[in-house]
Amino acid sequence: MSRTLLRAAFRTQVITHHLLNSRYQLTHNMAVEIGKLKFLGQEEAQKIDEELFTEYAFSIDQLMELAGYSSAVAIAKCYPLENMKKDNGALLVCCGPGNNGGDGLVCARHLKLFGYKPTVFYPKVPNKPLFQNLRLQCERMDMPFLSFFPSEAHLITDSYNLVVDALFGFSFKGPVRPEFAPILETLKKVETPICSIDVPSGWDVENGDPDGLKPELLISLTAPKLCAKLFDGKFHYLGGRFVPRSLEQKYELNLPPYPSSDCVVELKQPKTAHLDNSGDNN
Ligand SMILES: NC(=O)C1=CN([C@@H]2O[C@H](COP(=O)(O)OP(=O)(O)OC[C@H]3O[C@@H](n4cnc5c(N)ncnc54)[C@H](O)[C@@H]3O)[C@@H](O)[C@H]2O)[C@H](O)CC1
Ligand SMILES: [K+]
Repeated sequence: MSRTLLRAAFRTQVITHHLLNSRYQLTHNMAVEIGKLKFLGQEEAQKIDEELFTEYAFSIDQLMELAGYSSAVAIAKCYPLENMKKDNGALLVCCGPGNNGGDGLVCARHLKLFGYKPTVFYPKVPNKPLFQNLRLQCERMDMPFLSFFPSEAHLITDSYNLVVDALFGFSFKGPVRPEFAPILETLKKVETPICSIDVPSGWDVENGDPDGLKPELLISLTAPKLCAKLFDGKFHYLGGRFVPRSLEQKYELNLPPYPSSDCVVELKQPKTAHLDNSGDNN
């Protein structure tokens, strides 16, 4: 092919690519009302998760890193280190046996890098390199691990400024099994604020739990789950800014725009909560 033809072909490609990208940005930057945000049922959340791995070729490590990082950033925004009175930023990060627990370990690592002092409780480590490595990374960063969970809630209240709840996420199916039941029972009595990653642990993913944990901060990942309509804590953030536009459109997620390059966005919820998922929150 002649030089002139090659040049023309290249320019045509560049123009097409610019068009593609700018169309993406235009739609992505349009303000979306929080009221239109989709709240996901359990199956739908799992389907989207699966599609991210199969159709969009993400690895679990990638998404977990972004999920855990977003959680740490939201925590730092809501609970600045300089306002923490107990032991210069002592936190307790409780990690469960699934990917929600993995998000917790990543979150703990980033919180440590931000200057907080996280202690990890990780009672059931899956026998998979991903989780073993995440645990090792925390250990190598001199993070202490609790060897048992106290049944007296005041021991936790007295020692930590915040508890990060990364026990169960969107795959939880109640009732909670006996090995984790006492942990959740104690957490319910703790007076330190609780921050739940993706789903308040022990809540039914769709119907919540009126007698369950009452987190002050909820960080929904990808999109809020149906139970988040019943969340009435202080702060609700959306994180996990990794959803490709076509996937967002397919599931009509109506995600709000994230500010500039931020990895989290605060969601302001209407006060009245209903459990229908028509996309209308009123
Ligand atoms: N796409 C995303 O948004 C991403 C979210 N991530 C996080 O992953 C969790 C979902 O992870 P998954 O491994 O599917 O499940 P869970 O962590 O919720 O829990 C599974 C774990 O819990 C056990 N379990 C289930 N029910 C009970 C019960 N009643 N009692 C005791 N134990 C129970 C089950 O056996 C498993 O061991 C999502 O919420 C996000 O936090 C990804 O990190 C990135 C992509
Ligand atoms: K959780």
